[in-house]
Amino acid sequence: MAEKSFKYVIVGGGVAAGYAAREFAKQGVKPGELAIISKEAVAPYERPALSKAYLFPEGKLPGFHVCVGSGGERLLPEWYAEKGISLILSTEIVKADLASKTLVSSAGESFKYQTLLIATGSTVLKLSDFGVKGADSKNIFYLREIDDADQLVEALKAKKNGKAVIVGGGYIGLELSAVLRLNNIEVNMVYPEPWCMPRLFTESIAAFYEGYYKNKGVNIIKGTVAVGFDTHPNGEVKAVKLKDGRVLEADIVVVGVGAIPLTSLFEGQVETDIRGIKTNAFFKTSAPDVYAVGDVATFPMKMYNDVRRVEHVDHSRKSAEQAVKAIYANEQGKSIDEYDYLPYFYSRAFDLSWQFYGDNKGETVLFGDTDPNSATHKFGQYWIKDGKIVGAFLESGTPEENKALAKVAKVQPAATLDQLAQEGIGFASKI
Ligand SMILES: NC(=O)c1ccc[n+]([C@@H]2O[C@H](COP(=O)([O-])OP(=O)(O)OC[C@H]3O[C@@H](n4cnc5c(N)ncnc54)[C@H](O)[C@@H]3O)[C@@H](O)[C@H]2O)c1
Repeated sequence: MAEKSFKYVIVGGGVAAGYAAREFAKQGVKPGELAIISKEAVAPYERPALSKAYLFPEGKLPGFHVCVGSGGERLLPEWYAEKGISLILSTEIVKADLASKTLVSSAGESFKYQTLLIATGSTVLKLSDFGVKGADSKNIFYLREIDDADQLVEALKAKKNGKAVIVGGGYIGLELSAVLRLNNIEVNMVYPEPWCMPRLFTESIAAFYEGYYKNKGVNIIKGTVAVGFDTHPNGEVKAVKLKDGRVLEADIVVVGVGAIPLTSLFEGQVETDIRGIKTNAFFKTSAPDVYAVGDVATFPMKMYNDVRRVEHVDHSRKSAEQAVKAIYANEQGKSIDEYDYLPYFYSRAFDLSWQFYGDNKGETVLFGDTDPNSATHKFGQYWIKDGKIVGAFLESGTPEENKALAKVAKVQPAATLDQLAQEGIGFASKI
């Protein structure tokens, strides 16, 4: 089969690929030089909406476009065509040979590159990965790609006023429980930990969200896991069996039990670290002319003198931009600043919205109103290490307060509570 050759190839077609393409265009990529190879059938798009406003069959998300960017700068397929960037869609790369700089697709096509950007992202963990049998029934949903969201929307239309079991208490669990509840679905949410989102929330923060969700009619079942299913004769799940013996009726099951980075194509060919592809502060891997960004990349977190891997859209965008800048700087014999990333995570559910900057390590100081029954729902938390604030969380912040939050968590130099009070940074005074 014919071989295609490009100066630059991005493998993977998620958010990182889209923002990398945008940066390539800014740096002056010439027509014909760049290709994105993606197994998805559509151009890179913003995933965050998929677990939120996209999931209303009545169309509560007017103006959603399958693209990255927004407003005047939408990277729709015609944008790639105008720039002469090849979007090679519905194409799965099944073999990568970094020594000969060749990628091979499942259809046997070969792609040669001079410089490769790995943006393969993550894939969801399935209940079958935990040894649960029958976890591939057609009314069990996972959410990663737009096709998954479309299937869930169809199920919401078909199972109006039905019952759902949400398995998992992380991002997907919390966002999907809210969306399904707002779709008038009866929701049971099940997770093994003593409180939700334990990788970020402290028990106090989680207590607010659990109380709030309960008030909205979400039934939370903690400390247990799904171990099996009862099914209808047509193979659809009718109930979820829990380890503690309970059986929960379900028309829809949504599973959000984590994700794993897609690194296997490159196994043995690049150095790895904490389950990702090891990169430096410019997202360069150990292989010649190969960069890796987004969920798959581990990178030195200068701020914390540590190595991290981050599964969040903000880092996908920023790491992609950094890598492309580094590729051009390298070609031009120039240097650029090291990646100096302040972790940023956010989520929205019901009429709540939180933001978090920094690191959730150290002593905690909670402020504001954490009573889920009160009218304000405005509270926050600092994480303090060696007397300095290293992490800052805020629920229901105004745009100005959210901006101040980033400033609080910037640890070089980190602020102390006294300094914040002196600078008059709003919510510090509420402690
Ligand atoms: N707002 C956001 O940033 C956002 C929104 C949606 C998805 N995402 C990303 O999507 C990916 C997947 O999200 P996720 O929610 O699946 O992962 P997650 O890591 O946020 O949460 C996984 C959760 O799975 C649960 N779990 C683990 N084993 C289980 C088991 N055997 N049975 C039941 N529950 C179990 C736990 O409650 C755990 O908290 C992540 O990378 C996440 O960062 C991010």
